Amino acid sequence: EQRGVDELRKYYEVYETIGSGGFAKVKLGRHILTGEKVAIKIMNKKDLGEDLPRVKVEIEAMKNLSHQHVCRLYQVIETSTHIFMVLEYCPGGELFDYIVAKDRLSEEETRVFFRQIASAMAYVHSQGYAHRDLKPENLLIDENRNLKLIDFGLCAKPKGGLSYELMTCCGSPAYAAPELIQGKAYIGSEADVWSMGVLLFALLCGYLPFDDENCMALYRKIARGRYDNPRWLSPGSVLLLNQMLQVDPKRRLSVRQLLDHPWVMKDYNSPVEWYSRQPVYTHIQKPKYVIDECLNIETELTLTWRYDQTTATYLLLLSKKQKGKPVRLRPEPAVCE
Ligand SMILES: O=C(Nc1ccc2c(c1)CCNCC2)c1ccc(-c2cn[nH]c2)cc1OCc1ccccc1
Repeated sequence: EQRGVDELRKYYEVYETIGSGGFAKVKLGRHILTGEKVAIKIMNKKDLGEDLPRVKVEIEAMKNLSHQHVCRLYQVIETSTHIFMVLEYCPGGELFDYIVAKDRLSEEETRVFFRQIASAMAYVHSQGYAHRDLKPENLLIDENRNLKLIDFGLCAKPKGGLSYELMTCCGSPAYAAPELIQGKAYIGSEADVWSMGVLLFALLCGYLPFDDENCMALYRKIARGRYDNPRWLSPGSVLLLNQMLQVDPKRRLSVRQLLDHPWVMKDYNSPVEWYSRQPVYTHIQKPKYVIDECLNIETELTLTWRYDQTTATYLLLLSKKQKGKPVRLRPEPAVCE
């Protein structure tokens, strides 16, 4: 790990570990050049074992996803023993813990979050990916209380496009669609809509629509698709949940239909904006790229994103600029020509 940490310390101050999940630990960090805070996910390849391909899938997916509600990957450092992912800082932690802390959310607060989830999912699907593991643990809250989607380790990008059927049964059972747990061929985007329905129920109710400590009993409940609506749900919420938690995927709402659904539009009177607000220049055009009067990053036409220090510096500067912070590199440049 030391060689990787030495490489890391060239560009980042590395602070305390803030979380350690299955096969990764997350440390806080700060990008020295820009002063921006980051999260650093550290994985030991030995501990990953057969999960290593899943990390590669996640890294490749995140390199292609750039959206205001998808957690941003800035840099990847790989040594013979470890993989380090430098990620967008989300100090609000997991949506899961937020719901637990508040027991359940009001319809109004749920709507704010749900519109962001719909925005993220519409974008992810538009890029040809199905997430397949949507749950409150995989939605983080950033410093402006915006949701950021994480964990693309189980995502799929069918060769023939999202209309192609998938076979792998994966994700967390409680959020998994009936067709997925029954081992049928399924459409990734349709299964994601079911998971969004379970997530919407969890936000509004504070517990899961289908739950049982016995796995087979849980599967039966999901396949049957019956659940009780608690009395505090509005008729609009009950209807939307019913349209998303349809056992027959062909009767289920699509993400597109969600974007201007009456329940989603209530109080906003406008459909969900799902386009990315972060332009991704896969191949930066030739002319000079001025981020700020003091900084020109000369780019070649064939610059490809290596997710190295240059990528991280560029993306973190862009993020600072978008937050309206002064864009300066440290140490302060002596003079700006
Ligand atoms: O920035 C991240 N987390 C994070 C940062 C600061 C703080 C907290 C949390 C909450 C705990 N109190 C200290 C404040 C953060 C960013 C990206 C990813 C990430 C992106 N793909 N995969 C993982 C994971 C992250 O974390 C996981 C976590 C750690 C402790 C608890 C809750 C969540």
